[in-house]
Amino acid sequence: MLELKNITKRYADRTILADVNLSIRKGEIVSILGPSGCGKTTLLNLILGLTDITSGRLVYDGEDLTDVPMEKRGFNIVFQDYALFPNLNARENITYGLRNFPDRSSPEEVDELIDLLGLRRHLDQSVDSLSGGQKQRVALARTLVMKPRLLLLDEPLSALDGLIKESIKDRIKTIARQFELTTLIVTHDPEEALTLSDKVLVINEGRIAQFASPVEIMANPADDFIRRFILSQLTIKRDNIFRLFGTSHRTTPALNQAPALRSEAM
Ligand SMILES: Nc1ncnc2c1ncn2[C@@H]1O[C@H](COP(=O)(O)OP(=O)(O)OP(=O)(O)O)[C@@H](O)[C@H]1O
Repeated sequence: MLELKNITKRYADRTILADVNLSIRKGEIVSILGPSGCGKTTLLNLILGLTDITSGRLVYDGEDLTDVPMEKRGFNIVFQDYALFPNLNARENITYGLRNFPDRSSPEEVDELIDLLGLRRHLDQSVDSLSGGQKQRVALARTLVMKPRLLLLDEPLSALDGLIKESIKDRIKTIARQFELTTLIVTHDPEEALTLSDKVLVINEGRIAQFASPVEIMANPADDFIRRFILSQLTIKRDNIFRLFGTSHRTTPALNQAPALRSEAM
């Protein structure tokens, strides 16, 4: 369980995140969603240990990590731009971290990940010659061979489109389930957040606007901001999201309000 307790982040006299309280269970996929500048990346960086917390505590499985340096937290991040080593091929990129920690994953486990992410055909290719989706999968594999206890993804799908996006989404879900890996994903795309995650954390101006399951958010949006920011932006049919989670809109009456909200926001 990852717990954020009264976390506040300030830069000079500007409050970026205010009194954030949150508990995330092991194996949960959580999307962090919100408009540009609301504090999503800052939150990810605080958890990772890249940025200091101004006040509050960060606790993982009962252990206080607030002052524990990044490399000792056992968390790992895949950045938006993949940050692969251009002079190494796909295989070398994937196994790079194992040079210093060879016991972290066995050759069989590395093989399993390569197959899970569909990378076997591309192992000897230079990363420059890979497509965006393939690079993203290499970046994921490189992170996962190190067996992080928490996986952080910053806009992992933003550079991808259509089928490739769907395929990476499926793989992220499969991996999170198979390895019971707690996964936090920053996105500004409501559709992505609602279809990918167990829970969605919506941030507005540095505060939690709502933290709930996709179905709950769609059925009972916490406030007008959620209605305008999320529901009005959705391009997919709401029924598809309910079907995805095996819920009927008949049990979620607030949905009937959504068409009006959509036209209101236009
Ligand atoms: N090192 C810093 N010093 C001062 N202000 C910062 C610093 N890093 C971020 N900020 C400010 O904190 C706010 C939140 O930034 P953050 O990058 O977390 O937003 P975001 O929600 O991830 O935005 P986006 O979706 O555009 O990436 C912004 O107003 C930003 O200018």
